Amino acid sequence: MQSPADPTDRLAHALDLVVDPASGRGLIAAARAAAPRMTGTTASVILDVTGYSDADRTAVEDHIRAALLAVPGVATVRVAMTAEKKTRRIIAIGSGKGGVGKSTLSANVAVALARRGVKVGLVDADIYGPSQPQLMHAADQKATALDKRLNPVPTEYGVPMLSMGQLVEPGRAIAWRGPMVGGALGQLVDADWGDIDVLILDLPPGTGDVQLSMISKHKPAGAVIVSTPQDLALIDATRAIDLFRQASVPLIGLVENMSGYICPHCGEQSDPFGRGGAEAAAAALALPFLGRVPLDIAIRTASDAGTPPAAGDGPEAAAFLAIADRIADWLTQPAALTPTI
Ligand SMILES: Nc1ncnc2c1ncn2[C@@H]1O[C@H](COP(=O)(O)OP(=O)(O)OP(=O)(O)O)[C@@H](O)[C@H]1O
Repeated sequence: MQSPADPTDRLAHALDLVVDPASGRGLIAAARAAAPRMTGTTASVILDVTGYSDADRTAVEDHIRAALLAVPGVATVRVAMTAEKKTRRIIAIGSGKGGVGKSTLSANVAVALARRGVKVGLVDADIYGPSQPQLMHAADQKATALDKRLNPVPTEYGVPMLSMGQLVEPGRAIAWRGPMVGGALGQLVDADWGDIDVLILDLPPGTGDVQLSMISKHKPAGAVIVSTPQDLALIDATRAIDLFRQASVPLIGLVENMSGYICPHCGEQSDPFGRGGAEAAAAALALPFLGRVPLDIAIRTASDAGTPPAAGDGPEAAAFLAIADRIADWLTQPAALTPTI
């Protein structure tokens, strides 16, 4: 095709030969490039980089420079970038104590939200005992960085993730002090998450200073508390609820994990940790009850194998999918619309 005579049209023509990685169309056709202008021998253009990853942004800018420098009469190129502020929301998943299934719930809620079409990422903030790489079958993948910004690791479940487990050698003890932990978490949260809308943050267990400073600094849009049904665990869960209330983080609700044991041999249900305790506690604390997950050996074995039950169609998936539905509904409510990162 012949190049247009008008210098502005020539620039537009050259820009439309550069492909927008988001839509696969030319930059002008995709409405990414606007106001191409020639001032003397300088070509300038405004580029909308909303939703681009850092790598895409750099690549497109390089292509624009090359394309415009090839236009006769152009000696220098100026690219002004604009982007809509991304309203990415963090949902923190916490528990008053360890071992109640917080990491299992975080992984499965993230996978279930992705199945619903939510653009979701997962951050393993359990700096001292990261388990998400194993749960998400990404233990052998290391995180990379571009310009000192981390790139999330893709997973086969459509949920990009970052965990300290992907930054340090497996099995190496992480003996960090508080400020270093805060810095590390900041790098995970402020990574190049591209067009991700929701970040699920798997918090470390407990309600100490580390958790409080994480929550204050990263301002989750909402929090989910996990507890097992017995009284002692519920007392700890109440502490976690207080922690979020102190930090003015809206509580999405309470999940009861390990409620009702289904015997793999006879199918009979029993309640080793009791049942219904978390639902009653949620009612007493005026919190929504988001659902219960049974104590099921299939959940443990699938989790250990790096195949989150929520990714499958077995009966174990149903509980997680139902809880994710409640969280997705919450995300559409006005209380969920602030704050953002
Ligand atoms: N509903 C369940 N049924 C069977 N096993 C479960 C269930 N939930 C969690 N588990 C198992 O319990 C163990 C602890 O779960 P998980 O690591 O998710 O807890 P956590 O609260 O994140 O613990 P930590 O304090 O170590 O971070 C894991 O082996 C997990 O597979």
